[in-house]
Amino acid sequence: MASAIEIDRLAFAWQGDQLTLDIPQWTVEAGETVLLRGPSGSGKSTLLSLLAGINVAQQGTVQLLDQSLSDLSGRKRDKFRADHIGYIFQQFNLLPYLSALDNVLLATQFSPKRRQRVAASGHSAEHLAVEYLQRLGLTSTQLHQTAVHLSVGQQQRVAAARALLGAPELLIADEPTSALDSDRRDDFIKLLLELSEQNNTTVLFVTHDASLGQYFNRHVELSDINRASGGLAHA
Ligand SMILES: Nc1ncnc2c1ncn2[C@@H]1O[C@H](COP(=O)(O)OP(=O)(O)OP(=O)(O)O)[C@@H](O)[C@H]1O
Repeated sequence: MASAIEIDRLAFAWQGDQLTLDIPQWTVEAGETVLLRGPSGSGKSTLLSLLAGINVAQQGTVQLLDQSLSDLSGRKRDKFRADHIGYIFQQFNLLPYLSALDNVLLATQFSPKRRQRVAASGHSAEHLAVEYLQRLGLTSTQLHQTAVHLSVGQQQRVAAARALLGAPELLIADEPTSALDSDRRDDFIKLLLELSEQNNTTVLFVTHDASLGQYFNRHVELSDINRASGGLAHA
């Protein structure tokens, strides 16, 4: 099977010549679940922004599912992201005045590929969105509540359901559990991994909490793959 992520001689600086990332080589195989850990400021979100094609490295290549992101125009990278990557942002990025359900359905509105995969499942997007939200613990009433009226934990579940709808090949989660207590956090991660496995989705989960490593196939320290020395001392 193709690699989900393949990084080769990547260098990235936000400004000047102070590198935030200098990664000679890194691969995530399709189907793996990987926890990527590093202290605050070490460059985790920066790396995710390169993987998602939001920013582009000054040097080297980032290949996702055999596609080199720097070969695509900005618009094509946006389309590639919508089709192939489910992204749970630190702040969830929900539209505040849409309901939980409508926020989840946005995932298919911007991606014909995701609509096709939903259609191939034999269910409607709405049916799957409701199923995911309910499995993640939202009540029927909460499905129709606007995002602005949901708790942080509920918003996180909506963001997870949105990222997974339409079975993207890769799920990227940027520290989505920092607002939760440890029991709820562990339950959430187990569910996220269960839903990802059902969809054959590769998972890259970023955190500064090493205790979550037990749930993943592989635990990677950013400092082991990144030669740039940004960030604070290890937390
Ligand atoms: N948009 C930006 N413009 C300029 N510098 C930035 C930008 N985003 C991040 N940086 C810098 O890049 C470095 C890495 O930041 P990044 O957010 O990637 O770290 P992180 O490991 O995700 O941290 P945290 O765990 O706190 O989210 C920091 O020094 C930060 O100041």
